[in-house]
Amino acid sequence: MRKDNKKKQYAGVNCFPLLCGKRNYSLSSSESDAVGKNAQGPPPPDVRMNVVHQYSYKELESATRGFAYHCKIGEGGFGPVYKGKLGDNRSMVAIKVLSADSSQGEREFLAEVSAMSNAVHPNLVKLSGCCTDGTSRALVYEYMENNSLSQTLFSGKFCKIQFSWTLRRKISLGIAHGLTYLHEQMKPHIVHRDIKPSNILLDSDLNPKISDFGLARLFPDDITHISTRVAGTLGYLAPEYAVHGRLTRKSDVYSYGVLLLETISGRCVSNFMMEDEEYLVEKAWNLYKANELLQIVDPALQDYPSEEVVKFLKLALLCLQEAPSLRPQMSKVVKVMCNHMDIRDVQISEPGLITDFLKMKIAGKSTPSRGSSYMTKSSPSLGWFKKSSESSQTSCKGSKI
Ligand SMILES: Nc1ncnc2c1ncn2[C@@H]1O[C@H](COP(=O)(O)OP(=O)(O)OP(=O)(O)O)[C@@H](O)[C@H]1O
Repeated sequence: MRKDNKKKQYAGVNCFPLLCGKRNYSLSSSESDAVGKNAQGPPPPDVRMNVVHQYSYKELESATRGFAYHCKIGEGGFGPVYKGKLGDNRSMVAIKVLSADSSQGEREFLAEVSAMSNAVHPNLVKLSGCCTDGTSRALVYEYMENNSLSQTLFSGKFCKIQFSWTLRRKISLGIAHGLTYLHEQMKPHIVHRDIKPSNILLDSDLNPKISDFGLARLFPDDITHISTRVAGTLGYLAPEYAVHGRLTRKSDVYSYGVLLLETISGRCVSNFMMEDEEYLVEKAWNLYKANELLQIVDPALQDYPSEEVVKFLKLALLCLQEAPSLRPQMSKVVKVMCNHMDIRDVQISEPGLITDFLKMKIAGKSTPSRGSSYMTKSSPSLGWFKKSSESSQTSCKGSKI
């Protein structure tokens, strides 16, 4: 962690004040993001002062025994993540340190702090504070004992968690609740932009919590879409967003559809790049047409209510439909899961697929060995992006663009 002795002075000494609303609006639609045609009117009026607890560099240093290697629990695009004990009650926290060579920067740091400081929900990981000491930047989160969904669900026999149908149902429903809160209950609404298994953390009771708000965008009520630089993780991006940069809440719904398929099948969407396998979304669609949807269910799942599992799989396909307007809102997903809405007679149209992504399957077969990388040309808005083959098969992190 970088250390600069010149400590910035913030109002409130130990707190980090953030102007939400207006300030957030400018974050979500800054110079690089052209607000969509349907965007009208001024920034949202609710300008609120948010206060996030600020930790000093020294506090974080002592909590992690000097950022010791044995305290490191992970590494993401933001930088390394450490486990530590903080505060008077020495509660366990996860400290995400912004590294100097991070692919994310000050903008993502602020996006994460401002999005998270406002959001309080049982299915969102809680931000305990941050550090803006000199040039050091860090985010402090409540610690999640059971790691991420990617590091548990996809780790096969190495995983001590028994992913029964009841647990998979609880996880799917919990994430749907968290997204409903972000999309429909928060003002301005939040589009997460990076819903995937490594961003779903599990607490001690295996409750799912959405994390990693570095790419989050805020949507005032009168804005239907934002045209923005494409960022996210390959395999989870809705086609209209990946190809045209057109971002709406339905982009998250698409990513959720992929995640739901993964949760039920126990397979990572990017597996097909390494193995001789059909693309998960395509496979689900083909099985649906053949009336054989249950064939996609994780073989490790022996005992399950087939009618409910088919309903969840159909729901995933509804979320994956090519036309964003046909994808359900997240509150509808919750209603269907809780039997408050019936989808038995609902027509499901073909899923949206990024054709260039599928072509990569062919390129991927002859190209990468572990640790190497290759470049592929996708849509104009995606441009040239680096596809690293380092995306581990056990953790299924995918490739961030
Ligand atoms: N609050 C937390 N509690 C426990 N472990 C965490 C917590 N936050 C992150 N981690 C661990 O750190 C790892 C890295 O997390 P991070 O969110 O920085 O990146 P990522 O989502 O894995 O990857 P990327 O940044 O490329 O999307 C996670 O996979 C998880 O194992």
